[in-house]
Amino acid sequence: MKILCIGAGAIGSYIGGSLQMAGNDVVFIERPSLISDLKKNGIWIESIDGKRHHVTDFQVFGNAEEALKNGAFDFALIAIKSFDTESLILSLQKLKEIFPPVLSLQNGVENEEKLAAFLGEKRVIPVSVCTAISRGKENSIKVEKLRGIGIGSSFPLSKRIAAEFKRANLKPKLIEDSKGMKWSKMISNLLANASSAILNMTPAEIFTDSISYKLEIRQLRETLDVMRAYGIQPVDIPGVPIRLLCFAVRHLPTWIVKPLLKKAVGSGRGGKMPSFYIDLYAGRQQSEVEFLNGAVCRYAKQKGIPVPVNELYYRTLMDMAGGRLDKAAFDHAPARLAEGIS
Ligand SMILES: NC(=O)C1=CN([C@@H]2O[C@H](COP(=O)(O)OP(=O)(O)OC[C@H]3O[C@@H](n4cnc5c(N)ncnc54)[C@H](OP(=O)(O)O)[C@@H]3O)[C@@H](O)[C@H]2O)C=CC1
Ligand SMILES: CC(C)(CO)C(=O)C(=O)O
Repeated sequence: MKILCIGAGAIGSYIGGSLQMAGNDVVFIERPSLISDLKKNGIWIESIDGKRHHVTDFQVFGNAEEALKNGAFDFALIAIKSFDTESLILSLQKLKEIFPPVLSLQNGVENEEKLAAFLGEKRVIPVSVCTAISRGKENSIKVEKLRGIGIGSSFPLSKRIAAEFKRANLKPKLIEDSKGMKWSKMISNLLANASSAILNMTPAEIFTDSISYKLEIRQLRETLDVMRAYGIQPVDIPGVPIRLLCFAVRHLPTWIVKPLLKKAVGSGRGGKMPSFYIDLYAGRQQSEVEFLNGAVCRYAKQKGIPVPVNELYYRTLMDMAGGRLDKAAFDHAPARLAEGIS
């Protein structure tokens, strides 16, 4: 198939690169500063068995207009962070009629809505990537934990895409309830993510400390309240038994839930620190917290549901990323952070 991949970071390199190696024709779009390097050195993928694969012979352009001059695509992969979605859509305005169907590989629950407002619902296929990928130097990426990829099943192209993903060893799973899938993936992303970045603690430390652990449980219960208000059901996603996890968080004593959460976090990210932590400590001034805890807050507000822990995490991490709050403010200080609950 002919595939356009927007973004050649961790996820674009992994999924676009794997599809290229499996015999598809993948064309990448990246920032101009990365193009000559990608052309010259290709992409290196370290698979879960430790083998290194070199992906070469692909085309890469600085914008979609140039890429589309080379003919039509079967579908496009959106492999950029959620804070870049709106500017991407703005840059595609002139191409609306000829743009192929898109798969949003992004975390968060609002990208599909934004893309659908632009391209129409039928041309936006929701995807949840549950495999964890880290990005190294010189266009190299590493599969930290191979879990698989959920693909919304109710689109004409879904089965064909799943077959191609399977040939590329990406472990696809067709999932009927794509809204439930995206929210369930978000639940797995929320675990020890904002807290780890704000407190400069590992997920293991977050779950060991009684105050930060209580905040984590409250964060999840608030999110489940919001999902319930919108009639969104938890769905099992590749490698994560989200339904059991949500049942346990809501109904079981917190000490019984702890090992379940620890396992979901530990086995989910492999050796990788949570993404908010990586972005904050890499000095990135934007954070996807705006589209994870921030999304919970926006949905909650519309229904008048209190979500104080999500608000605390969202507000604090946005301030840290934006340079308005020193990273040292809550370093290993869960009790101080908890005082900020409104
Ligand atoms: N890494 C992981 O394990 C997983 C990530 N995800 C999700 O996948 C999405 C992508 O994440 P990830 O791959 O880690 O992010 P990366 O930052 O590694 O890669 C994104 C790349 O896209 C580039 N980019 C941004 N905007 C554009 C644009 N308009 N055109 C072309 N290139 C662009 C970025 O450049 P620049 O940095 O200069 O902006 C960057 O090189 C996120 O939503 C993430 O949450 C989901 C599951 C697992
Ligand atoms: C690693 C994984 C799959 C954890 O949920 C992820 O989504 C991320 O790091 O962004």
